[in-house]
Amino acid sequence: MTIEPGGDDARLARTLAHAAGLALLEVRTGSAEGKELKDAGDARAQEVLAKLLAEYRPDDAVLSEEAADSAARLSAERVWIIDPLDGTREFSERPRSDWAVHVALWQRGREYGGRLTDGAIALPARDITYGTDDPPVLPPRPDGPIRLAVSRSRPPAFVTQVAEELGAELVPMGSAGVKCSSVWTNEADAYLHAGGQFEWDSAAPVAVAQSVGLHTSRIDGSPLIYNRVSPKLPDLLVCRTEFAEKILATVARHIPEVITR
Ligand SMILES: Nc1ncnc2c1ncn2[C@@H]1O[C@H](COP(=O)(O)O)[C@@H](OP(=O)(O)O)[C@H]1O
Ligand SMILES: [Mg+2]
Repeated sequence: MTIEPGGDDARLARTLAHAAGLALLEVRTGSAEGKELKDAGDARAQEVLAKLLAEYRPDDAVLSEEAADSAARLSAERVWIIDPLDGTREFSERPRSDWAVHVALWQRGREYGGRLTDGAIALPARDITYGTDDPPVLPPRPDGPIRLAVSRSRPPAFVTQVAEELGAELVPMGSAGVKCSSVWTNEADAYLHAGGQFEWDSAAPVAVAQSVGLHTSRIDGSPLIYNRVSPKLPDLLVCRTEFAEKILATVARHIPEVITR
């Protein structure tokens, strides 16, 4: 692996996500099962990402699902927001492939205004990495009802109702990164989630989705804001732009039931 120390952040995000993904595939070839396998995956991917970030971006802050949070990120100019293993449950259920590595960069500066600027999602079991360095191209969708990607293990209760009102089909799968990518791979038109999540679950998927030109927002239509004091970011909508208004209007009728800030 070659990384240019001063090189492009988007390319670095891709390289890091890919490297952690290879380490996770190796962990998965072992004999561990269940919780032991989940823990081994979380720890190994965190180790790989932390080491590479310390080596290539030593001055940057990091917010990771698998490391203690530090107040330093709140005044930092640059914060890497990482989920070393998203879809941990699916990772432990061989041979499922709906799990991912998320690497995103948030930048404060006047130029950026505090937003995600770069990101990559590795889907190691599918041998593919999506990144803002080479944004995926959104293909035309097939005719038919709206397809809503939702959590396979924790689908928000209101989503069934929303799907019914939209005449939509539910497409359950693991991992926020995999669900976002299902929009540009044309397996779904939207990813809708509520009821709990953290910044690391959605940062890299949202960065890549934005580079594709997709709609990204909270479910009340407000912007997704990262590097806040609390890393909780409990809901989101990522979708083809043509469906945003319709989905948001339908979801709005259910917001009092589901919103958690
Ligand atoms: N209600 C909830 N509260 C907290 N986190 C949630 C959640 N629903 C989903 N998530 C997190 O969002 C990610 C994608 O979930 P899902 O696969 O169910 O869609 C998972 O991350 P991890 O696998 O990194 O823990 C999961 O833990
Ligand atoms: Mg996650």
